[in-house]
Amino acid sequence: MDLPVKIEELTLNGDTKNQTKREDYIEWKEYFMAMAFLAAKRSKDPSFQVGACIVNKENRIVGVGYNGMPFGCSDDDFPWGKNTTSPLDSKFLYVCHAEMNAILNKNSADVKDCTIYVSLFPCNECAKMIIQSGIKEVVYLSDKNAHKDIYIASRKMLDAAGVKCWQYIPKRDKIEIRFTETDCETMSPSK
Ligand SMILES: O=c1ccn([C@H]2C[C@H](O)[C@@H](COP(=O)(O)O)O2)c(=O)[nH]1
Ligand SMILES: [Zn+2]
Repeated sequence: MDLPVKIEELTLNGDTKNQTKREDYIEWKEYFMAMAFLAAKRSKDPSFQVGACIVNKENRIVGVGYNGMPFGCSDDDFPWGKNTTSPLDSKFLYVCHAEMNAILNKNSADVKDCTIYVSLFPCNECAKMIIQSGIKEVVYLSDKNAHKDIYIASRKMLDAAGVKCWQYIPKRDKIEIRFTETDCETMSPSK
C-alpha cells in the first residue's frame, strides 16, 4: 500500500525543516503599496493621509514619503485646518505632499525610470515633480479626486509625458502586522 508522501517536513539530524516555500507571502506590488500606506500612517494631517514609495528597476525602495509640514515648521504650530477665512491659516500653503517628500528623500543619485506607488493619485504639482524627476510609472490606489480640475490636469500631463499610470486593485483589504508574531520571547505587548 502506498503511504502518502509528506514533502513539507523532513527530519534532518533531529531537526524538523520546512522544505516548501510559504504561499501566503506578499507579492512585490502589494509590498510596495503597503509601504506607501504604512508611510501614510506617519502623517499628522487629520483629514487625509497620503503615502508614497519609490522603487527602482531592481525592486529596491529608493524613497518613501508622506504628507507633512516642512523641516523646521512644527506640526504643532502650523495649521492643519482647511476651511479657514484666510488661506494663510489653512494647511494648503504649507504641507509638503507625499510624492514630493518621497522624491526629495531619495537615497539614490536619482529616481530615473523608477516606479512610484501612491495611496492617492497625484495632484498636478506632484505630477510635475514626478515627470521632471524621470519617474516612468505611477501605481495608485485611490482615484477619489479624478473629477477635480487639479487631477484632470495631472493626468493630462502624466499622459503627455509618457508616464504610465495604473490603478492597483488589492487582493485583500488589509495586511495585519503583529509585533508579537516573532519568536522573540522577551517581547510583550505594551500596556
Ligand atoms: O498629490 C497629493 C495630493 C494631496 N496630498 C496631501 C495634501 C493634504 O495634506 C492631503 C489632502 O487633504 P484634503 O483635506 O483631502 O484636501 O493630502 C498629497 O500628499 N499628495
Ligand atoms: Zn500633490
